[in-house]
Amino acid sequence: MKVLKFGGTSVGSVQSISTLIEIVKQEKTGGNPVVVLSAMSGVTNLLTAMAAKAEQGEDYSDDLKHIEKRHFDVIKALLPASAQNPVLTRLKIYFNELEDLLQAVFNLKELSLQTRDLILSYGERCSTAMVSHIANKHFEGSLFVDGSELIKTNSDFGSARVDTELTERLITAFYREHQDRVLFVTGFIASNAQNRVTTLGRGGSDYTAAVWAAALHASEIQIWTDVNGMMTADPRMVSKAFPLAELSYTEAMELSYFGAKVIYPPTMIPAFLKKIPIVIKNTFDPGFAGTFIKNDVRPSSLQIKGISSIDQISIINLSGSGMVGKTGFSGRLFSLLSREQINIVLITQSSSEHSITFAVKPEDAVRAVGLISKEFELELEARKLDLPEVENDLSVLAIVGENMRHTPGMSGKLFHALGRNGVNVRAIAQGSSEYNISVILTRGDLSKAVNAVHEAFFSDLKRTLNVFCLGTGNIGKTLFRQLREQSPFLDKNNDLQVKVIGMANSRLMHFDEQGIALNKWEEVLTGHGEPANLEQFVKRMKAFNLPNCVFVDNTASEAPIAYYQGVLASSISVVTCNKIGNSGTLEQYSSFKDTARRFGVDFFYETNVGAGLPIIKTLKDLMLSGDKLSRIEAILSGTISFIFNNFKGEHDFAAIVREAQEKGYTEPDPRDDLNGKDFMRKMLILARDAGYPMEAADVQIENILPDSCLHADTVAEFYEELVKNRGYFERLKAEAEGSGRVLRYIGKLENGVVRIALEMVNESHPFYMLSGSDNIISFTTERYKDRPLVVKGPGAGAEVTAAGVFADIINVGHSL
Ligand SMILES: NC(=O)C1=CN([C@@H]2O[C@H](COP(=O)(O)OP(=O)(O)OC[C@H]3O[C@@H](n4cnc5c(N)ncnc54)[C@H](O)[C@@H]3O)[C@@H](O)[C@H]2O)C=CC1
Ligand SMILES: N[C@@H](CC=O)C(=O)O
Ligand code: NA
Repeated sequence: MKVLKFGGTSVGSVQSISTLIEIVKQEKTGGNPVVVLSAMSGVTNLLTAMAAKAEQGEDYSDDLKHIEKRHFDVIKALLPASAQNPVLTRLKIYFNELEDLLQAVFNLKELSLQTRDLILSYGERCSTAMVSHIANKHFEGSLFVDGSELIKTNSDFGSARVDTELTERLITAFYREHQDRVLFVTGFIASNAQNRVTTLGRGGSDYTAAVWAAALHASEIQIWTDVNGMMTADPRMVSKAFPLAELSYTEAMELSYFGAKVIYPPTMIPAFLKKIPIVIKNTFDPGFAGTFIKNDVRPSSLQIKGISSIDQISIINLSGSGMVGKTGFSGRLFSLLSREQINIVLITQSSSEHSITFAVKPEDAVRAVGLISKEFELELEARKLDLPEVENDLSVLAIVGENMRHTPGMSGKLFHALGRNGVNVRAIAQGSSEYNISVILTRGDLSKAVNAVHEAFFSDLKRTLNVFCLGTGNIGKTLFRQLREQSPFLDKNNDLQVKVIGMANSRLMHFDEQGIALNKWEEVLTGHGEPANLEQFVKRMKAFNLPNCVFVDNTASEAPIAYYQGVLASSISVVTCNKIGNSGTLEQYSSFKDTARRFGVDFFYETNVGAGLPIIKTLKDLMLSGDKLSRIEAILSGTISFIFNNFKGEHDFAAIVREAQEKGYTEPDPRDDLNGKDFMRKMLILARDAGYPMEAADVQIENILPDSCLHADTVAEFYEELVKNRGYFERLKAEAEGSGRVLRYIGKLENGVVRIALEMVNESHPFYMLSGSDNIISFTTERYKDRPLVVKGPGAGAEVTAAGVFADIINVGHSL
C-alpha cells in the first residue's frame, strides 16, 4: 500500500480537490491508499494570526468567517445539495468549537502553546473532514480519521516528538480494522499521553505521512505539492532550474537542508530508516514523473544534483593565540551554543587553528557573541582570544551531489564560476562526506552566484550572456540584426543565448532584464527609452548584478573609454570595436589588459584591426606560442584600400571617398580615415600587442592628402577641398598607371619602428591584387621566415565588423 500526502494547495480549491480525487482513484487500483491531508492553503497561517489577535484582544471574527466560507464554497461546488448536510454540520461543529476557543483566549488574554496547537488542529480537521466527505461520493466507505488520536507524542507543544513504538502500534491496529477503506487522515496533529492535542512542527504533514508509511511498511510515499518535484535550484532565483528525476536520501537531505521548500528533510527520517521510496509529485501536473527519493538511485551523469542556499546568515569569527593546540576549545564553544539552542549552519577552521568561523541565523548572532564573551571571559581578559567579530548580510550557497565524491575538479569549477563573476567568497566548508561544498558570500551577490554556478554545472543547459550595448549606429544596428537572425542557430549549436539587457546611443538608453526584443529594439528604445547618461548606464548595468555580463562598445566616442577599467574591475567582460581605448596612452592600454587579467574576465577587441578578419587573434597566437615577430607589412585602412582599388580611369577621387562612406567603410568622420589616423591607431595597437611599448606619436605617418584637405574644419568642407584638389589626385593616378603600378597605403613594423606611407607597387608585389575594402597583413616571424603568414579579406563594412563583434561576444561565452 501507498501513503499519499496532499499539501495545502492540493486541498486549496475546487479544481485541486477534483484532481486529488482522480489521483486517489488511480492509486486505489493497487490497494487502498492512506491519504494524509494538510489544512487548506493559508489556513494554518490565518489560525495562527487569529489566535494572536484574540490574545491581544483584537477582533478575529472576519477571519473566522473567511475560513468558514472557503470550506463551505468548496463543499457547495463539489457535492449535490442533498449530500451537503452531514459535512456542513460536521464543519459547523468544528467552527463553533474553534470560536469558543478563540473567545476563551480573548477573555483571558492568554495563549499557551498548548492552546495554540489545539486551535491550529482545526485547519487539518476541517480540510480532512471536508475532503473525505467529498470523496465518499467516489469511494464508498472512505473514512475520516482524526490522526491526533493515533500519533502519540511528548508534550513539547508546537514541535512535539513522536513516541514511535506506541504510535506504530496504534496505527497498525487501526489499519488492520479499516484496511478495506480509503483512509483520509489529518496531517500535522498528534496528542500527548493526556490526550491533549500537539502539533509536529515544520513540515508536520509530511511527517505524519512518513510515520504512517513506516508503521504500515508502505511501498511508497507520494508527496503531492504544487511544483514538479525537487529542483536543481530555487526556481524563483534561477529561471533555468529544472526538476530532478532521482535523488538519494542523503542528497535530498543536503539539498533541502538549505531552504528547498518542497519537503522538510527531518520529516523523512522514518521513511529513510525503512528505505521507503518517496515521490514528489505535482497535483497541477499529475502526468509529470516528479522526483524519486530513494536508496538505490541509478548512476547519474549530473556532476552535482543541485544548488541550495540560505538567503541570510551571519558569521562569527573567533581568533587568538589561546586557541592554538588547545584541545577542548571548540568542544566548549559548540556545547555552549548547542546548550543555548543556537543552531550552527556551518563551521570552518583554519589549519593553523588560529581562527574559527561559524555561521548562525542572523537573529542568533548577538546572543551568541554575548554567550561566548561570558564563557571565555578569562581568555579574553588574558588576550588569548580576540573579541568575537560578527559579519551580517551574508548568504550561504552549497552545491550538493553524491557524484562530487568521485569527480575531481568540482570545487575548481565552483570557484571559477564565482571568481569569474566577481563574487567574493568569505568562507568555505566542505562536508567530509564530500556531498556538499558550501561557501559564504555577500548577500547581494547570491542570485548572481547561484545562477552562475548553475550554468557552470548544468552545462547541458543553455548558457546566457547578458549583454549591454553602447551604440546603435552602423555597427550597433547590424549587430542587433545578426544577433536576432542567429539566435536559433546559437541556441541549437552552441547552447548559448545572448540577451541584450541594456542599450544606449547618444540620445536614449533602455534596460530590460528579460532581454530587449531585437525585432523591435528601435521602437522600444524610442518609445520607452530614457535620456542617455553614460554614468547611469554603467551604474545600472552593475546594479543588475547578473552573471556572465558583457559590455559592448560600438561607438566611435571617447566617452565610454573612461569606464572600461571600472567595468572590467566589476568582473564584466568588455568587447569593443572602438579603437580609441587601445590607441590612447600606453598606460591606459596596459591597464585594460591588467584589469581584465586580474578580475578573470575577457577584454576582446578583434575588430580594432581589420574588422572581422582574424588579425588580433593571429598575432596573439603567434606571440603566445613563443614565435618572434620580425616584421609586419599591412594595408589596414579599408576605406583607403577601397579608394585606390577603384580610383582608375575616369573615376573621380572625391566621389569614391563619398562612395566609401556610403558603403559604411569609413569612420563616422571620414577625415579620420584619409588623414591616416585610423590606420595609425591600428598599427599602434598591433605594435603594442606585439610587445612594443609605443605611444601614438611614435608612429610615423606620411600623408596622402594635400595640406588644405587635412585642415578642413567640417566634413562638408573636407569634400569641397577634395574636389578642389582633383588635379593632385589625378597626377598621382597618372604616375601610377603610367608605370604599371597601383597606389597602396602601407604600414610597416620593423625593428621597433612603425611607419605608414604611400607606395606605388607593381604586380610582383603581394599587395598588388586587392579589391573592394580589402585589408591585407603579412607577418614575418621566426617560424614564418621564408614565406610570411598572410591574412587578407574585406577589412571594413558594417556586416563584417558586426560579425567580428558578434564573434568576440560568443568567445566570452566560450571562456565561461
Ligand atoms: N565601419 C567599419 O567598417 C568599422 C568600424 N569600426 C568601429 O565601429 C565603431 C562604430 O562605428 P559606426 O557604427 O559606423 O558609427 P556610427 O556613428 O554609425 O554609430 C555610433 C553610435 O554610437 C552612439 N554613441 C556615440 N556616443 C555615445 C555615447 N557617449 N554613449 C552611447 N552611445 C554613443 C551614437 O549615438 C551611434 O548610435 C567606431 O568606433 C569604428 O571605428 C571598427 C571596425 C570597422
Ligand atoms: N574605417 C575603417 C573601418 C575599419 O576599422 C577602415 O576604413 O578601415
Ligand atoms: Na580583426
